[in-house]
Amino acid sequence: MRVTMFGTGYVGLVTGACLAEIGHEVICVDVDSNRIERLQAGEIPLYEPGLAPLVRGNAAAGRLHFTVDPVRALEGAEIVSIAVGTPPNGEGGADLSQVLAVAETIGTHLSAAAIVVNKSTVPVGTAQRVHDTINAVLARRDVQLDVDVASNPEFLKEGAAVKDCMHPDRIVLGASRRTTFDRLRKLYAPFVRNHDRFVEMDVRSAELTKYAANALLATKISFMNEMARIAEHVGADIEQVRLGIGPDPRIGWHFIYAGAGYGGACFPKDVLALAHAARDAGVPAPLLDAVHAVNDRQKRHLYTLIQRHYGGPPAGRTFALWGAAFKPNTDDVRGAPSLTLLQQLWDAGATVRVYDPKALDELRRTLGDREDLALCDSPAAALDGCDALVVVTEWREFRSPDLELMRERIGDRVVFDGRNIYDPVELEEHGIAYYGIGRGRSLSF
Ligand SMILES: NC(=O)C1=CN([C@@H]2O[C@H](COP(=O)(O)OP(=O)(O)OC[C@H]3O[C@@H](n4cnc5c(N)ncnc54)[C@H](O)[C@@H]3O)[C@@H](O)[C@H]2O)C=CC1
Ligand SMILES: O=C(O)[C@H]1O[C@H](OP(=O)(O)OP(=O)(O)OC[C@H]2O[C@@H](n3ccc(=O)[nH]c3=O)[C@H](O)[C@@H]2O)[C@H](O)[C@@H](O)[C@@H]1O
Repeated sequence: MRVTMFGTGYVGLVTGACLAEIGHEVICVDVDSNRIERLQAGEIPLYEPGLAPLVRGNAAAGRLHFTVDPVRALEGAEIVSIAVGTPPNGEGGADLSQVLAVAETIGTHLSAAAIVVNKSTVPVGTAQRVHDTINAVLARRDVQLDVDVASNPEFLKEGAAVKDCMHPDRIVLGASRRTTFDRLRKLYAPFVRNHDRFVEMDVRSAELTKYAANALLATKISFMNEMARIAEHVGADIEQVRLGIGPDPRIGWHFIYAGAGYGGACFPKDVLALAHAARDAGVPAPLLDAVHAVNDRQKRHLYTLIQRHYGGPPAGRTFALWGAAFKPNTDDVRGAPSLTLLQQLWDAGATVRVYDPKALDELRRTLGDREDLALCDSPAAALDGCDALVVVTEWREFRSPDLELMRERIGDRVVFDGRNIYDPVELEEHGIAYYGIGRGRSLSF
């Protein structure tokens, strides 16, 4: 099929490349001309495992194209996908300006019937607004085209986006016409050859499904972070609690890791947007508000532990930070707990030396060059001249550290483990003080 993909971010670029890989002809369009030029030159503007060979291979095979020209992008389009940003609008709601701008563009340049599929995370009713916008522009052009607008929320995770797209655990389709369901099933069929993973529903339910999924996952994390707080204060270890509850299939092993708080471009904004939409509809959402508030506090918790250890603000000290990305296997620092901690350390008058395998460029782009920030090219280099180590992201390469080296290099011999990847006893046996999240057994409060 001939697919037009609006947006070449994590969702648009990955989905576009995966659709090309299964044989569709895909043209990706973005308003960011620099990004498109880089893609045309075979440069991948974001880090995602497996993405670079997929993009380059399909571009070379002539199935994947990039353009800033919407006229070219929409020529002959059978499926038009929308995968542009829906950032917070300042009041907690979703800013739909990018989505509605795409709808205007589609209405302006579409020349034949097509199915428009929204993949961006949007409040209930947005597909209808997209439809209304396209129809209004078509009417202004005095053109009549059969355009159906469907919802197809995306559930991929950064760091595993290609795998998630190629092997989805479900594909949610929200539409009102049988023909639209059938076309979309055909589009995605090669991803789900062995199992029928399609879930068909009405458009509004599909839109809400996306928020429900993210909000439930965020709720699990905030719940565990709250348990971790309790564990810290009653002398229990959240890691042992996790092992004790995970085997119950009603609870499950996923998303029960306490840590430095959830970050990223999605959970924080989506929990807020859903709560905002609920309030707009006259429905109080105290649980969602609490999930957000717990996370907000959790992002500041590492600093609380640091202050507790030093008996006050750590002015004049130097911290090594291992990890800046909001999670491993991505270069994305949007909403990352590392950003909150960096600001707190700087406000206290501390200096920071950061190492991250993939996210240093994004960190520099986000924060600019500063005297109190050193970007280091290895975990050991970050430890040079530091007083304490803080682990913020659980990259694999941090998991088996040389404890002797740690003891020698970390001036105050203290580690703050924001992802609970170390064994407190082992560190303490090496003469290193250990603070984790919810690890009350290794702390006395
Ligand atoms: N990042 C993720 O892992 C996931 C994101 N989502 C949702 O998907 C949507 C997109 O997210 P990301 O890919 O992370 O966004 P992103 O911010 O990485 O990329 C969005 C892209 O859209 C482009 N764009 C903006 N306006 C445009 C226009 N009028 N025409 C063409 N391109 C335009 C931007 O220049 C940018 O390159 C959001 O609603 C997000 O909540 C859903 C599932 C996973
Ligand atoms: O809508 C989206 O954008 C996506 O949001 C999340 O994906 P993502 O944000 O890429 O990453 P996650 O693996 O969900 O992690 C989010 C945050 O939660 C934190 N987390 C995750 C799991 C856990 O047990 N504990 C925990 O603190 C991670 O460190 C990270 O900061 C969802 O997992 C995807 O299904 C969804 O499509």
